[in-house]
Amino acid sequence: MASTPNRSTPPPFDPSVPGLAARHVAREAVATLLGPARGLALEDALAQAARGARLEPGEAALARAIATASFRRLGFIQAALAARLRDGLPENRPHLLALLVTGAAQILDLAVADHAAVDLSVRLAKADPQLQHLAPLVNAVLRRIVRERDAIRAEETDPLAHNTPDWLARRWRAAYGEAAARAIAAAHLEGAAVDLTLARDPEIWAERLGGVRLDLGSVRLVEAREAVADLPGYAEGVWWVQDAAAALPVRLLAPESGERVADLCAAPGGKTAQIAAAGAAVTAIDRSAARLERLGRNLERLGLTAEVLTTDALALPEDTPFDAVLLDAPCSATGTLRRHPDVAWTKSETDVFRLVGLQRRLLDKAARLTRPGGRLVYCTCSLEPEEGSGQIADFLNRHPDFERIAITPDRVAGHAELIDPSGDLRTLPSHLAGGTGRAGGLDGFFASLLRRKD
Ligand SMILES: C[S@@+](CC[C@H](N)C(=O)[O-])C[C@H]1O[C@@H](n2cnc3c(N)ncnc32)[C@H](O)[C@@H]1O
Repeated sequence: MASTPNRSTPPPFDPSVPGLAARHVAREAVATLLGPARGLALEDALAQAARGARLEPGEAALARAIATASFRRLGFIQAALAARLRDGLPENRPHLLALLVTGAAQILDLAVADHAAVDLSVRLAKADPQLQHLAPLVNAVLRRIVRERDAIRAEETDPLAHNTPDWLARRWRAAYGEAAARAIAAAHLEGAAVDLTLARDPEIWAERLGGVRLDLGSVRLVEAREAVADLPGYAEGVWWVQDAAAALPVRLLAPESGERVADLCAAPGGKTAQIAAAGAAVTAIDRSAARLERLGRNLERLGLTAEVLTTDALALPEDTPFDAVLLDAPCSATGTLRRHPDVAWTKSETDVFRLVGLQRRLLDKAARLTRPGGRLVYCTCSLEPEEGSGQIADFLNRHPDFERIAITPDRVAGHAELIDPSGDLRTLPSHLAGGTGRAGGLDGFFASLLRRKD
């Protein structure tokens, strides 16, 4: 099939057809990420595609669900399509590929009616001047996926081979071994529950919200169906959404009332809120004004305060060092694939190497901002060793004035499996697998607790 020229405007669709707008937005967002704009996050691609589409909240949620399901099983879905297309997958035609992938994702993975998945995909093809001649092909392939669904699902036996890009599968095998790499890939297919951090009365609110109190401290909402903003306690500022693993770095930093704490990469503020809720005087720094606006709104809802600085953390003055410093560094985010499966397909090893350099400079800066005797926690939501244990090994070589405080199991509710051999926190998506499906799992976080010698 010939490639199509880049589009400057999205193809038209009829907004009066129920369900079509959600499919249009999902298809546009997936096409954007499969096309030249690979570096974009799915959230941003969805927001971009939804501009002008006037989606109701339910339609926006459906668009997100379709796009997320498309990336969660992208390798497997593409293989299933390729086996049913005479000429294989369309090359250099992201809109056609995205139409087929989003259609197949609905049929294989989502509880939507088959006829809606097929017919609305065909409608989108017909409305698109560049694809209308291929509408019969879209119809035939998606109907075949419906007919052969059970057989196709039975072929998905190896998530590491099917749904993990080679560069990540290779790295995880090397870092964690074959069995753990397989468990990580399998956990990604389960998705993630909504975890909450509570400012007060976790037992009472866990019950009121119908959630489970995790021994790590968070409350897990396994069955959350409505928008989080409609749940009890949101408006009152009792809790905020934060993966149970993401809440651990601040628990390790253990900020105390009256301490001066710097949160160097703070937005949108989940960890800032924890530090402020502990009674510490927190300075929240981030170079993104837009993300800091979200931090401001979040803190306001929670009734918490912080000094907020919009600046590059590398440019901060070093004259008044802090009692404790948190560096939640920008990273490849490969620990968050349960929620953001697009990351696996839009990032590359080059991103990892580029970020390692920035993390190193931020860590050196964080060290200079920590007072003698003070604590420094470095963390990332990455599974890549260079962004975690490798970064800390290099740091300790460069900084003999710092020492690691090894994390003991009692700091993580007895979960010794969350601690690596050096004494750092190393959570995996396959951890906490006691529950089935969304009841288990954690984001993949690394955290090291360091102390500046007196
Ligand atoms: C992993 S996110 C932080 C998440 C946040 N700590 C939380 O818990 O909600 C990384 C943040 O680092 C910020 N960032 C990246 N480079 C920075 C720099 N040089 N100085 C300050 N902030 C930076 C990004 O804007 C982004 O908001």
